[in-house]
Amino acid sequence: MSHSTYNKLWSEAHYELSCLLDEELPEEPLRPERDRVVFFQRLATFYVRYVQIFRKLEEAYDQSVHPQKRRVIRQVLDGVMGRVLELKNEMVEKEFSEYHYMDDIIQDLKLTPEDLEIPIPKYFIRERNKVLQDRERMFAAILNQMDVTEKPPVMRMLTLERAIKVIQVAERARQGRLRAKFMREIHKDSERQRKAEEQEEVSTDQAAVCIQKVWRGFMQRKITKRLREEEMIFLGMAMDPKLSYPSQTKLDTINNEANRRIRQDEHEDDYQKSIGSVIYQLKEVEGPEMKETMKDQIRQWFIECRDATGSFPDYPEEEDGGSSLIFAEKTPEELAEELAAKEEEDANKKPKGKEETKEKKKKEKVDDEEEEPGLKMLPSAYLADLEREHKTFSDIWKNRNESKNFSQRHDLELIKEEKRKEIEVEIRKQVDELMRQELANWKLAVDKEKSGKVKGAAKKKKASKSGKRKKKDKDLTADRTIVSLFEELVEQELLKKADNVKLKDYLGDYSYLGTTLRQSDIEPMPSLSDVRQVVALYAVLPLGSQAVHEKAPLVKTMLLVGPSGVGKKMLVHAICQETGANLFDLSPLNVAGKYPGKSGLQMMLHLVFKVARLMQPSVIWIGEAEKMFYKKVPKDEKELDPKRLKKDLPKILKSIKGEDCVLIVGTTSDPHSADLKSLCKFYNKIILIPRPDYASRYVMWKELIKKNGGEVTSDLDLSSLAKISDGYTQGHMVQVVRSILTDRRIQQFPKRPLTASEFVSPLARTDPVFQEEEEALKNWYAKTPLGKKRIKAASGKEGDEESPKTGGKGGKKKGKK
Ligand SMILES: Nc1ncnc2c1ncn2[C@@H]1O[C@H](COP(=O)(O)OP(=O)(O)OP(=O)(O)O)[C@@H](O)[C@H]1O
Repeated sequence: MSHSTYNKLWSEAHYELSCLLDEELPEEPLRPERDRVVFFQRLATFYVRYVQIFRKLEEAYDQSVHPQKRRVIRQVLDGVMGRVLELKNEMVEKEFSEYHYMDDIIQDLKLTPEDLEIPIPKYFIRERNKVLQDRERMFAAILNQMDVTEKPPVMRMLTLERAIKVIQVAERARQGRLRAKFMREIHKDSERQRKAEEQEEVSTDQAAVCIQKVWRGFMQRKITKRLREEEMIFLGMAMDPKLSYPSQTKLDTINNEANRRIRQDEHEDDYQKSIGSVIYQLKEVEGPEMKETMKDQIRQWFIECRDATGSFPDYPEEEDGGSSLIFAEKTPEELAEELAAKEEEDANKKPKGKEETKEKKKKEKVDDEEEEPGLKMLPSAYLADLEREHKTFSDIWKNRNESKNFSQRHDLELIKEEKRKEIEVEIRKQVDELMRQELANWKLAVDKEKSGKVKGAAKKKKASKSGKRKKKDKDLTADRTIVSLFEELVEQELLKKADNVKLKDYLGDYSYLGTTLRQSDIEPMPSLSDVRQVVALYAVLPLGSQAVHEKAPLVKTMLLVGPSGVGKKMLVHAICQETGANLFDLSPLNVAGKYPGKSGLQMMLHLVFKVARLMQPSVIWIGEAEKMFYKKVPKDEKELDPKRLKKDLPKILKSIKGEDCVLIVGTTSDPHSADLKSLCKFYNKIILIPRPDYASRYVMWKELIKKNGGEVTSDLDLSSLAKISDGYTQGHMVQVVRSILTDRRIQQFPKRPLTASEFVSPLARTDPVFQEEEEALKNWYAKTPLGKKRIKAASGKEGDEESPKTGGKGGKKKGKK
């Protein structure tokens, strides 16, 4: 596609954003909403609309080649991602559920379920390509070294009896095969003889009729089948086989997209070079003149001030903006007054501050009394930024004439404008230093005054503070390089290579009946597509973008709970692959016996978290998370000491801050054996993953069969297969498909297409997830903090139309009415 397509996409996104911002930040603040349903509907609509903008901006950012535009788009993109996360967080808090159903909204907005998918920005990986490649190389080298040094020769000892048995088995099999071969030949001989005898009795005509009958039947069946298939294609009930391969147009598009990405890099290089030359040019050509003009202006100001007030002014402090304060279009008197007022304010700061806070408190009290009951949106950390960025778009880019910029290269004038400001600030600092001195000299010479030395003292204070803070963190491995720490962790198998799976490989269809079920008071089970969205929101977006991680609601720990085989591990690996994160494995069984003792444990955690922070983003995976919080450690596991990390990990967790892109992900299929309170305290997000529903099973079977070399033909009744496999998890399905689709079976496909009945016996041999197990997991979830809140809200539904805090008041008012 062309440049204009992506420009259009960008403009559309901004148009939609401006509408949303108008609604989110109206001139008169919105009144609190009394109706919980209406409030949630508003939230969800905002969420869906922001997701649409997100999708557009992501595409525009991925494909635009103009370096300056890309920078602007990137800022808005990060802002929109953050706002999406904020809205999701708000929905969770208002609906007390991690999953939300929006089928009614997408219907209203005329969207499809695909439009609700959270896109994973490609820049997460693309812009860290070099780092990731280096890391890959490092991994390969360490693993190679380990292979060479570690592999001891495998020695298998055979006992005499066992050896005799092996030989006997082989010999008997050989004899059996030989005998079967003889028997087959004897059988074939007798058959041949019998046919020869029969043939003598048949006339040529009869033989011809017989052959014709078989042949015509065969031909007609073939034609009928073809006609039936054609009709199905015509009716749109079957896919044209030609369309199952990507069309040429699609291949061209993919090619084009890749080319555009290459061009992005070229334009970016060019842009960087131009920045260098512009800075040089500005400094060399405009810099000296700028300096002189500034000096003259400041001197002029000294004199004007002295004429007006009788004394030289105080030079504005660096923190206040230095001399730039002088040029903020004010008269000297005004400025002197301002400075005097400021001094006075400083002097009266303490008592005044107290008064102010008192006043504030009073105000708040009055507000509280007057405040209307109802639900209000939480304050946002992104809206102001989004508004500013939208303004930048409207002022600079929206109506820019680009008719001469066919190739979409950078705009030199814009670089100059931007850099001129930066250089001015730089030069101003130098000039301020000089002029401050000059002013002191003038004062000394004319007013006989000595200059103060307050500033230095203030600086010293600050420095001592930061020094104290630094002392607090003790680095146990200060003398080692990060590469050697990385090596050690790989050797100890605490740092692993993530499997090559992406989030889109986590198959699963949309849940189409969510809101309908909720309206009839049935709690729907989330679909796998909901799980995918939640993981993208809580894990992938914050880990992929530092800007989002710093300001969006922070998720430090996440627990994936679900029956065995629902893809919990797969999701952990997908998170790492999508964000290029390191995968640390702190599963109780993996750390057992490593780094023994208390100091060893401390060292291990120090190593893991140090490398995780320095090489962020990082995912710290804790498999079988229940073991860490066992109510009672089973006898056979006592030796492994599964509760080893229980005390120290929560402590270290506190030190993870917004700027550290580190996420702890636990997975468990047996949360009952853990102490609920401590488990819930440690994991601040608990995601329940259900077994797949019918729609997801349908998609899973289809894709799994194709992926393993099978073919889905009309002979394979996928719908029945999906129906009878109710209760089986994705793990079971993968096993079954692999057991059926052997090389031999794949070769037989042309003659014997795959049928659903073949799947029955392998499925019957495995145990599904029984209803009781699923119920037990649901009941367990109901005891978690969010689950409890939801039940509480549901039970007090009628009286809880307003927010829980103000519910009582609202109820009274209602009653009066
Ligand atoms: N939605 C899905 N789409 C495609 N494949 C899936 C999906 N979910 C799971 N799988 C596959 O199912 C298999 C089992 O998944 P995985 O090992 O991640 O499950 P698990 O929940 O971690 O199991 P356990 O609790 O036993 O450790 C894997 O091969 C994985 O690739």
